Amino acid sequence: MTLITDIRLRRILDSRGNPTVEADVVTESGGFGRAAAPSGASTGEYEAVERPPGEAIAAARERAVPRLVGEIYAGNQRDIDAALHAADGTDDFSEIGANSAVAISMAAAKAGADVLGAPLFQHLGGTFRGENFPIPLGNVVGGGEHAADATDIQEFLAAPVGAPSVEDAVFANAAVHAAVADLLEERGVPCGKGDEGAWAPSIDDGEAFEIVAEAVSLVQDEVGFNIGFGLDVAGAELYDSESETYEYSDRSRDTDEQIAYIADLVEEYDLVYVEDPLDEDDYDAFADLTDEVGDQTLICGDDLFVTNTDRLVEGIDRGAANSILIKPNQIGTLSDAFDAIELATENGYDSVVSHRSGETEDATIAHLAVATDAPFIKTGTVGGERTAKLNELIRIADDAT
Ligand SMILES: C=C(OP(=O)(O)O)C(=O)O
Ligand SMILES: [Mg+2]
Repeated sequence: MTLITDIRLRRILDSRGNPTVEADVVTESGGFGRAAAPSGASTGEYEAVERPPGEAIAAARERAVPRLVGEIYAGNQRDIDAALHAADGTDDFSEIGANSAVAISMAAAKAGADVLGAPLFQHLGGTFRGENFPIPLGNVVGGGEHAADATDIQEFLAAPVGAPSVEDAVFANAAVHAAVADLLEERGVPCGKGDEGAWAPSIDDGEAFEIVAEAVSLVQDEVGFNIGFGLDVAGAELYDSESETYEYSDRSRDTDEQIAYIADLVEEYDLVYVEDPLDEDDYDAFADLTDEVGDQTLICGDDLFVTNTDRLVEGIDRGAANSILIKPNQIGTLSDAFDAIELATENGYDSVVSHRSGETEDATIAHLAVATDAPFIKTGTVGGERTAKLNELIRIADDAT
């Protein structure tokens, strides 16, 4: 029934207006799945390779499609993903492109679910998955690689850790986003939005901390549950490997100063989440910071781990971080993303399933987070390509997918 009978690949637009790969997978009994690859801007050095979409599509048509069509069953995700690896033949999907690979991998999962008549999260997670829903981390102010002339720190995130439901959490993040806009207006700061829909004002990090802390506290009082505050520092983007310093607009920090700075921020703002506080090559510094504040907050590796189990094993061995960001396109297939989440969970690391700064309406990550019982999902706050995932989470909670 789930034998794959057709795969179509095309270029579509992503949220930045760039082309990306979309895949359609069809099965013998008419099952259908469609998925699109997202794309990063502050990409990790060790991510699987995204090829220009036209090239990725041509290579996948030549190398991957013949290994899948008429050969593999869409209900068997491991077989699909193994065939994608075999078709590519490299360690980093540099032949068919991680963008083609992830689009096919996700579309095949959806086709498999369609044949079974099950929602995607059920197909991926099975009947014994947990009952929990991920807490959405919502980017409300941002800069770095996602917006010019804004904050040095890439993302200031609302984290509604006390929300009684996923719906309450999603609306709380939107309320924080709106409160930030009011506070910016009161201060006479004009601003537009960055790539992920967060406000991108031309203010320094200190002022952003003040504003987001106030917005979080205002909304917390309104909704009556705890809303935490988190960051994606995107440390690798600030790090200058020649001078071995983190370069902020107003000063430089060496690694020890960066660790002390982040530890102070964790104290001062009671941060519940800090992603990539340090450079992607510096496991030791990650371990030092985790040692210092890892019992108070999540120290999450994004560029550090790139959803890669080899890098995660190294992190676990060295005590670097206590949480991992999961971006399926960083590693190229759903099976690889699942393996990273499983390894993380076995070792007490929290998984945070994440969008990319360049996105589409594809909502696969909402299903992935629910299927794997991931405690967090990071997928923005407003904007169609972000609300596609948030609204899908609300539908999943309402049994309406
Ligand atoms: C979502 C992120 O940005 P990008 O997709 O640009 O890597 C991130 O760094 O966590
Ligand atoms: Mg990140």
